[in-house]
Amino acid sequence: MSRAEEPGAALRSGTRDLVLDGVGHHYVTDAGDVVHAVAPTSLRIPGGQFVCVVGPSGCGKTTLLRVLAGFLRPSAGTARYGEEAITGPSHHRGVVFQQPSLYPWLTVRGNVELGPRFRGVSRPRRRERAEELLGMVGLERFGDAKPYELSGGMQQRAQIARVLANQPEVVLMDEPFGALDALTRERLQADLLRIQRRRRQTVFFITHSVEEAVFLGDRVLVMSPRPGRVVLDEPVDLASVLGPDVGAEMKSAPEFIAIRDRVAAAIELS
Ligand SMILES: Nc1ncnc2c1ncn2[C@@H]1O[C@H](COP(=O)(O)OP(=O)(O)OP(=O)(O)O)[C@@H](O)[C@H]1O
Repeated sequence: MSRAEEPGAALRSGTRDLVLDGVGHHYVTDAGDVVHAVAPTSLRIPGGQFVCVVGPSGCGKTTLLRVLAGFLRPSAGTARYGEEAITGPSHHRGVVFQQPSLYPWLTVRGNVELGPRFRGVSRPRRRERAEELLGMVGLERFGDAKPYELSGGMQQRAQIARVLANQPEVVLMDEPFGALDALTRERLQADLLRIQRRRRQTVFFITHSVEEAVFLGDRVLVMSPRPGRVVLDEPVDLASVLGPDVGAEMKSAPEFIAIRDRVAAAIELS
């Protein structure tokens, strides 16, 4: 039995820490200019933690995400997943982009099944997993639809299901809800929290919304303008204050507002 087919594998969580050890990066443009994107940064993200990253446009958030994904070798320092140096992409680390990247010629179910299919997961097993995930993101009735038949929010849900079908231990999300209307965004935030609480993946989530960061994160990192460095590392433990089942109503709690204002002030001052 392959690892992907172990019983209970669907509930496997992010157990290893993500580590940045002095990671910095500069780009060299086609014109030969050097752009210092990220100042040397050291950070440890414990397995299972939901970390949100906010900061001004161009401060290097996506650069850090690309390093963690293994898409980009940093010009300084090392990134590790547990003891393993990150030197390239891995199915342990799934990436969700702002714009859904679905194959238009496949059905929604076909898109969700694709990763497991390439990794040799048996047809019944991958079908079962796809159905479970489509149910989890509220698309159980749309498995046979083509991506273009779905709304933007539904496509983003399908993308999340497609990434989760690979059972990543880490999910790297680059403004995944940035292009969605407010209502859809709130629904997807709630969906994502529910899924992450169940599966306990490690999540690295970039957003421009301070409110979204404080709502979703166990921890919020604020980055300074370029070259980006972490200027605030704010723990968020509202569940212990407001109760584990608190939903969107937490956004009007004084404890939530206090953290939100602290994060917003750090962005202003940075
Ligand atoms: N391939 C590249 N070549 C040159 N410069 C780049 C390249 N990619 C990014 N940059 C520059 O590096 C800096 C950091 O970019 P990055 O995309 O990491 O920022 P960001 O914080 O994610 O921005 P945003 O919030 O606007 O998405 C920016 O000034 C950007 O212009």
